[in-house]
Amino acid sequence: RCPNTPAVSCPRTPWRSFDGSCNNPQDSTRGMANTPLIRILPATYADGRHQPRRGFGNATLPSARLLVTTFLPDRNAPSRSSNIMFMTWAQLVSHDAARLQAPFPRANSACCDAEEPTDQCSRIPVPDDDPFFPRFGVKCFGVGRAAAAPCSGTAFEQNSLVSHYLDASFVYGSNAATANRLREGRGGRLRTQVIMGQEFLPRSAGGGLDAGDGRVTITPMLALLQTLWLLEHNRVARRLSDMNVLWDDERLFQETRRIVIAQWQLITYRDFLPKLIGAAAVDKNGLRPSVTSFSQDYDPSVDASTANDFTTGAFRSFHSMVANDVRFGGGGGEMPGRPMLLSGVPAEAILSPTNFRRAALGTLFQPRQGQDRFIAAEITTKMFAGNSPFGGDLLATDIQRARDNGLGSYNDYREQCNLPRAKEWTDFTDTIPSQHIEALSEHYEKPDDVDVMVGGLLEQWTDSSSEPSFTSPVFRCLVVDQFKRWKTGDSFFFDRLGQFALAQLRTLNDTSLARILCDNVPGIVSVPRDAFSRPGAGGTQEVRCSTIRGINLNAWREARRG
Ligand code: HEM
Ligand SMILES: [Ca+2]
Repeated sequence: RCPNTPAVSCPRTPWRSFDGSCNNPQDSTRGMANTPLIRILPATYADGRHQPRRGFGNATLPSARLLVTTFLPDRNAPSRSSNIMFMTWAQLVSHDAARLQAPFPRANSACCDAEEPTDQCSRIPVPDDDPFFPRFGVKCFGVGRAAAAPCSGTAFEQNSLVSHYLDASFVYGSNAATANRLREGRGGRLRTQVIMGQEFLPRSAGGGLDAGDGRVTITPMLALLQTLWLLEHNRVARRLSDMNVLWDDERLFQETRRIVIAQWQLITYRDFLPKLIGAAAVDKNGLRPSVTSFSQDYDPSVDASTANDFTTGAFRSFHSMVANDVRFGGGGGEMPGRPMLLSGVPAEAILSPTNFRRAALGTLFQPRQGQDRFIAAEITTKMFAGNSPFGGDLLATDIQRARDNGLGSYNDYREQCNLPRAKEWTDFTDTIPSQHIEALSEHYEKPDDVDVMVGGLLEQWTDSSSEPSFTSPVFRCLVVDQFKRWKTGDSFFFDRLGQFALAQLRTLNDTSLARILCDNVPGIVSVPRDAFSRPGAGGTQEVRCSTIRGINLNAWREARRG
């Protein structure tokens, strides 16, 4: 544990804490909000303390923006069957597990003036011949660095502001104060606002939408998915309340929360993960949730904390799944409407029953982009542009953030992931096509210098079982490591003995994202059976809601608990 984190005293309750404390029997603050991200590889700060990573012989690394324009162009290369819902689910997983302190929203321009990086600032130079930004007079992006403090030796560590566990903290918040603000205080429910007879996320003090995670309104798609979980919570709470009239608000809330977290974990491991890394990798690493008997894989020595290498390195590579043009409607027989991405409409546009349904259809029927080196210009030129003709470059930020947080280089992660360390440029040919290797050697001094985001996204490989654009070997290995620790290091993971009765566990397996959509989206009558796929085009079938099974909540009738 970080020596800066004092132990907390743990109350005797059967429920998860909100901040993730008291999950591990030996270490009360492991995975807790406001504790450091752990590291798979040791930090690589240039000065061993906090200066961003530099190249061989202390060389300046290439501008992160130059790397984006050179290696990560925009090209429409959609996934064959996987949809925008899948992309948004991945984003929600990332929001459950980590949030750096301060880098969001857009960094301040004052950071551009400082030549040398400080503890607060670094900068990304924009080359004069950049194809987009010079016409707006942009010469540099200032990057506000993530708050950090020394924990292990002298190297700085970054905190996560949210609980590290996959515990739906984006619904309930990462501390008791947030949970209390979000709770209605009656019937175990969460607060809502009602618009045209439909419940939505409540208004926040600042006039936006309130949820367990502050990033809720980044896009309408994300606000949609956040709303869906809020509605599912209240739906389950009402059913439990009808069946168990003696349960008080706290009991109803916590039992419902446990069911909702179970659904979230179950769909993530059973349905989402095989699509992200391939069913073979899921099986090989024992990542299937156990649904007919209790799992035995909990290990208190495993640290489930989110790794910096994962959230700042590997998982951001899925920014590649973002598509430029996602629209309301555009499926299920509804004409495409207004755009849903950054330079489109604000998230609050989902706040009517019709728009809510159209946002759901939009995410279900439109394809996500592949995980490859092609990145939507919407996020490399117009990040948070609003009404301005230009915005930020998310991928340049990702590359810079990895250096700022002291992540290893691509070569370091190759070695970590059982690929040979490249000594010569040509040693990259096992994963990277040769034309890219040549370009890499023109921009970087040494193979050791290549950024993990750049090297990882340039990887190409063949995997007959999967889509052409599929998680690369190095990123996949880091994703597997994290999902394994989130499961085997979480003493409250839903498939463990003690979380549910066996009958409850078995009926939980009848949950699906398709059913949750059917139960909560106003006016929806049919959905893709596999809600992470587009119907047709090699994807899933569109089916009527009446044909989709759901959880039998009768298993939670008090008398039935053994
Ligand atoms: C839909 C459009 C998306 C937008 C606008 C967006 C935007 C952002 C922004 C602004 C940041 C903070 C960047 C920084 O300053 O360091 C971020 C971080 C991140 N994003 Fe996205 N993102 C999107 C989709 C996704 C998706 C699909 C994933 C899938 C895994 C994802 C995963 C992450 C991760 C892991 C982080 C790091 C979180 C942390 O450690 O604080 N994002 N994103
Ligand atoms: Ca969490």
